[in-house]
Amino acid sequence: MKGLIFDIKKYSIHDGEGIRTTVFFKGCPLNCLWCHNPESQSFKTQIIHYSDKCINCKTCEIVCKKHAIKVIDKKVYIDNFSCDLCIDCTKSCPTGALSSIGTLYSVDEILDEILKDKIFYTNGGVTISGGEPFLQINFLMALLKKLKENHIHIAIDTCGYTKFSNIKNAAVYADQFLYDLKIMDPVLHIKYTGVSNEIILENLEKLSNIARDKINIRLPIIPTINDNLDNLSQTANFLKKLKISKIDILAYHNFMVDKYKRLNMDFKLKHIKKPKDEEINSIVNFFRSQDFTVEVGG
Ligand SMILES: C[S@@+](CC[C@H](N)C(=O)[O-])C[C@H]1O[C@@H](n2cnc3c(N)ncnc32)[C@H](O)[C@@H]1O
Ligand code: SF4
Ligand code: SF4
Ligand code: SF4
Repeated sequence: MKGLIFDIKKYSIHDGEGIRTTVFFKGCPLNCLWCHNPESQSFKTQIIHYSDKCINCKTCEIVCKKHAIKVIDKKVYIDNFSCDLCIDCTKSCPTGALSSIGTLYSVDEILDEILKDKIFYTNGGVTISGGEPFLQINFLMALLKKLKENHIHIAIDTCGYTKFSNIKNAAVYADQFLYDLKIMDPVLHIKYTGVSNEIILENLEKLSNIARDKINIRLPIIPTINDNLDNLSQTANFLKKLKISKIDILAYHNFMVDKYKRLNMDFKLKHIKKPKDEEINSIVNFFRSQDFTVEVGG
């Protein structure tokens, strides 16, 4: 069994407690308009092009057996219908302007990578993120078991959109869930993420009944979309009802805009600016004043 992974990031300090290795699973059932990992959304290998590295040599065109790639003025056009993702073009590119995203790994291959850094895991561990880890449930479960056998602290970074039985099974091994709440209104949730939040909220309630202490809620703050008092109050009330107290506030950033261009994906939130520090502070105070334990980042 193999899993489709798009990155393994070492020495991360933003994906849970301590120093961590984060394994990014490819594929996601949501497509949040602000997603900073657009390369994670498709459950397929993808070709990315860095035009600043392209020398217009057209080697990629020559090696492509399917005649699926064209280069015009250092811009690459791929006919997705003809392309079979053989990645010959990326291997032949002399400058690294073309590269592929998404590699198949066995559990043992990932474990080997992770164990190289075990010495750093005294306060940290491994975070499984993505994309959505629960989309590759069999691979996820096999990896969790191996990590536990090796006494590694495990965090799962999830949007919660999966069958509850998957979350319940993972909770046997996971030490921490970094569980996102994006928007409380179901209609707006569909508008901005592509799916309803009904299952996400139901799953959080069920998880709180079996593993409340393992839950850290993550609230990405996206100006004009979910930073209004109505959404924040609904979030606070829901969490109080479930007796969940730990919240990480993630301020929206747009470092990923160029990635959308390179992947030929449309970025629809160009008009949105990152929130000011004062706004984030007032959101932190809003939750702290209601006895939540709040961190920024996390
Ligand atoms: C890329 S997601 C992967 C895990 C899972 N799919 C989820 O959404 O929780 C990891 C975290 O990044 C956050 N995130 C995504 N795009 C962001 C952005 N533009 N600015 C700040 N945080 C962002 C998400 O809210 C989530 O907490
Ligand atoms: S991945 Fe293969 S088929 Fe697709 S454009 Fe590159 S060489 Fe051609
Ligand atoms: S092989 Fe690489 S450098 Fe040459 S045209 Fe294709 S993308 Fe550009
Ligand atoms: S759920 Fe996570 S990975 Fe999926 S699109 Fe949203 S932010 Fe990106």
